[in-house]
Amino acid sequence: MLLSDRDIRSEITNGRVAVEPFEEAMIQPSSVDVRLDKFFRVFENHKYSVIDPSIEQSELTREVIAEEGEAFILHPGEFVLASTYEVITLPDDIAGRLEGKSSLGRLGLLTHSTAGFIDPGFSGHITLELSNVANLPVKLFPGMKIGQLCLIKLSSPAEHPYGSAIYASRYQGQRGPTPSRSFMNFHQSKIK
Ligand SMILES: Nc1ccn([C@H]2C[C@H](O)[C@@H](COP(=O)(O)OP(=O)(O)OP(=O)(O)O)O2)c(=O)n1
Repeated sequence: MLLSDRDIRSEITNGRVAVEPFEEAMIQPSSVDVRLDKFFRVFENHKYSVIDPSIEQSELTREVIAEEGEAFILHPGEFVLASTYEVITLPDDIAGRLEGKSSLGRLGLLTHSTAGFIDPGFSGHITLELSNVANLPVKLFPGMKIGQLCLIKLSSPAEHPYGSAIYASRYQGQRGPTPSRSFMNFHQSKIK
C-alpha cells in the first residue's frame, strides 16, 4: 500500500519515519520531495581500463563539492553520483522508492539510473545516480528538489530489516554519495 500525504505526515510525526531535515512543504499527495546535497562523485575513467565489480577500485570516483551559490554542470551522456540532502530512516514495515521529478525528467535529467528501492530498516542519505540524456549540459543546484520518495507499507514487518546482521547491509548509515561496494562479499553462483 502506497502511503498518502496524511499517512506520511503521521509516520513522520510519530517518529517511525525520519526525513531529516524535514519541511512540511516537501510533502506531496503520496510522496515526499527530497533535495540535492552539494557533494558529488565523478568518475575517473582514465584510472582504470574496466569497471570490475568483484574488486575494490577505490580511485574509480572522486568527490567534488559544489561551493555555495555554484551549480554542478552535468554534461550530456555524463553519469555522476550525488546524494539527498535529507537523511532517510525507515522502520521495519515500510519500504521506499525513489522516483524522479517530472519537471526534471522533461529536461532529460535522470535521478536514478537503475536502483530506486529503499529497504525497510535503511538509514542514511540516498545515493543518486544522475545522468543527463539531453543534448545540452544541465545545471544542478544544491538544495534543488531532485526527486521524491514514495513510502510503501509492507504486508507485515520484515523479519530481517536492512541493517540486520544477517545481511551485508553495505550502505547502512551511508553519508553522502557512496560508491559501489559490490566487491564486498562478492560472490557468483556457479552457473551450469
Ligand atoms: N538509489 C539508491 C538506491 C538504494 N540506496 C540504498 C537504500 C537501500 O536500502 C540500500 C541497498 O540497496 P540495494 O539492496 O538495491 O543494494 P545492494 O543489494 O547492492 O546492496 P546490499 O547488499 O547492501 O543490499 O542502498 C541508495 O542509497 N540509493
